[in-house]
Amino acid sequence: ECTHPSFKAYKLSSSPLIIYLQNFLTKNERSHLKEISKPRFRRSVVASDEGAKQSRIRTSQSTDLPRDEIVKCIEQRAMEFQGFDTKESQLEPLQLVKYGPGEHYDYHTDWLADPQYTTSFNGGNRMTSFLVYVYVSNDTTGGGTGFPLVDAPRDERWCGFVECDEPFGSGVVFRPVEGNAIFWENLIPGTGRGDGRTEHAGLPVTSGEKIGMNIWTRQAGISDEVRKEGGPLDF
Ligand SMILES: O=C(O)CCC(=O)C(=O)O
Ligand SMILES: [Fe+2]
Repeated sequence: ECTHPSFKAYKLSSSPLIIYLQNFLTKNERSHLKEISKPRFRRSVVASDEGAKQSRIRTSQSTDLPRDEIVKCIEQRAMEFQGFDTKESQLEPLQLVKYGPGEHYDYHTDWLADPQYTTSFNGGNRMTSFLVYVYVSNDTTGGGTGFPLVDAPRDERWCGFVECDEPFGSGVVFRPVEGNAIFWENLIPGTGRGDGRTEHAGLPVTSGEKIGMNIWTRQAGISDEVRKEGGPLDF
């Protein structure tokens, strides 16, 4: 029942590892996610000393998802992409993020600097991220995903996926293309330390609507207690 689309993978950067995935979600999966998430969105939150809080840094709406068969199929795809040594228990609950006009997520890293969020109960830090474009309305402007510290690729075949009219040296801005995804490693290999070069932002949507999905994998399994409470984090 769970049949995977034949997505294509293009390496954009070796260090940090960034791989662009074309056609990672089917049309049917995209409309399903959009449908089941509709009544669930709430104002997004970010990490702070005192836990999750709303912030001008992140003005989108977020939600987790019920783990139905389609969601599990997407989880399985994200696991298999990372190879057989990454276990399902390392996966955080999938998270959707929705942006209307003017909404954005400022520059941040997905790895967490505060040790209270990277305990062994939480599975350590966030090892990998997928940012998947689930829905992008036809009238969307803005809403790219910017990695200012990553060198822009050169070949013009990238131009469907990244902005090619950015000034040289300003990093990479991925265009929001429905169904496609960015995969990257957050931690410096062999050290477990956060890689500052993975800093990125959800740039402001200037018109239209964008829905993204975060698929985050921890360094180790997330404890059942934490998972029972809905997973380690909602930011
Ligand atoms: O919406 C985007 O393009 C990026 C979102 C993001 O980086 C996040 O939610 O952690
Ligand atoms: Fe992020």
